[in-house]
Amino acid sequence: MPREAPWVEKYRPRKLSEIVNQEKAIEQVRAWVEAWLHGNPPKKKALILAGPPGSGKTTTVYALANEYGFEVIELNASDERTYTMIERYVQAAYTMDILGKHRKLIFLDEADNIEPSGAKEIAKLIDKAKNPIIMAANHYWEVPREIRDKAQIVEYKRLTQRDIIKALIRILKMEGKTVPKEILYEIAKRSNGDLRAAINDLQTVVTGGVEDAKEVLAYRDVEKSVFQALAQVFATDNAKKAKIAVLGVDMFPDELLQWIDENIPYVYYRPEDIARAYEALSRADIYLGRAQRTGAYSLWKYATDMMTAGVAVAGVKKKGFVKIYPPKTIKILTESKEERTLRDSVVKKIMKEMHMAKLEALETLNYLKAIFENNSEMAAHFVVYLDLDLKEVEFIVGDKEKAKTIWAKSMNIEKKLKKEGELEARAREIRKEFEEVETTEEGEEIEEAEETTEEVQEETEEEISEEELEKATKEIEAVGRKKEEKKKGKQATLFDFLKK
Ligand SMILES: Nc1ncnc2c1ncn2[C@@H]1O[C@H](COP(=O)(O)OP(=O)(O)OP(=O)(O)O)[C@@H](O)[C@H]1O
Repeated sequence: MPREAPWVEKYRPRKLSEIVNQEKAIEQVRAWVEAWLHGNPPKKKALILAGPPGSGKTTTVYALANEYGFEVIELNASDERTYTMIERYVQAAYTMDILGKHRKLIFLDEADNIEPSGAKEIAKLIDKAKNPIIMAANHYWEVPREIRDKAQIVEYKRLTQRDIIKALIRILKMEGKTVPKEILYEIAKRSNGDLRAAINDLQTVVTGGVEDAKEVLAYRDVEKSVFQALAQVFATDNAKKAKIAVLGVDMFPDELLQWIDENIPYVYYRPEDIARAYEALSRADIYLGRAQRTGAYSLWKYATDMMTAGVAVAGVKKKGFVKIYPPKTIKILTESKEERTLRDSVVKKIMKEMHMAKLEALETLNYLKAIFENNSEMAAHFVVYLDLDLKEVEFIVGDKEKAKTIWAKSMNIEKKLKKEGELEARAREIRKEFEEVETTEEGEEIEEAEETTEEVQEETEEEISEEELEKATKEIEAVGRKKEEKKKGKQATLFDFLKK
């Protein structure tokens, strides 16, 4: 199933004027960059955008580049290669400038993660810079002193709940969707001023079905730490940072492995990098298996290192914000509304027809899935037995073509059963009538009728053709009609007698 583009990217403002409630900051950034463009570099050649997550710092840099025609060279402070890269671009920027190409703007994210050992180097590079260097940090005071001294600070405010709600409503309008007011408020409250988190929640709620919004939000709350931790693992190329990122996650390593497994293809795009990441993951899996078999749980540490550090350094990652998806196996809540409704109705039918409790029924559903995928004959019998409709069959088997085959078979079974049922009912009626009407000479014919019914039933268990069924039905009906006439005849006599 193709996933929809993350709304945080889709609705990232392209113009500075679209950035909400950071007017003062934007004004300072504009003035600073215009000084560069007027051939008059500002005294402080670097800028530090400081403020809480999801308040618009990265957005500012890209909107700025868009409006003023810069090419952004984005570097991450936690990447050890950053220093050499900055050096290269600081030099290259000058050359490119002379050639009249796009000016380069160096964007250094997570400036509060710069190692003290590298800070001096970067400070020197700022002195030599021929092009703007913009840094972003959540905690201004954690940016190394040497760098702070060379940079102008621009403060970003934490967005208010009102700002967040306004931004969410704008997105809903563009998507043509609505969400109950109380859900919007709930999302805004939880976001704590982080518009990125709020937009992600909104997207989950809207695509997951509004009725379950509370549940979805609760779920996200529980899993919050794993979403955050994995975003960090996938944002860094630094082995140590990747390992540290998952320390606070309350999850067994095998479950964590599933999460990482699910997200690798969204983080890496080059096949060789994806392969390398999966290679690290499979080594982690080997350690986990060994720990499980031998009880040597100290191996968990190696497994976790492999799946975090090993995966983080596997190659070149996609640019921009990484959205983390829960693994499919534990993704019930992120299924579509329709899928959930179908699951519920199938489970209810299993509970009713097979007299099971919900948990048991859920387990049975898994068996049914296996049966439906592999044995359409048996599946068809279940369809009739549980009285499933075509949509439910499609949901169980997960394949439209297979569902059609099973459905066709189930219709045949249904037809046969209907005929059998009619025959049986008819035979029952006849039997009853004969019990009511005292008879001696008709006994044979009752037996005759019963035999015919039994024959038909026996045959039905084998294979019988439509014509044979038709013939047998007619026979029985004929016998029935005969009895009817006799019965009527007898009543008439009685009636006549009474009349007399
Ligand atoms: N002030 C804002 N106005 C409009 N949209 C915003 C604003 N702040 C954040 N956003 C939205 O939230 C998303 C994340 O914002 P952004 O990447 O700019 O955050 P940030 O401040 O750089 O956070 P971090 O420190 O976590 O990197 C953006 O895609 C954008 O859609």
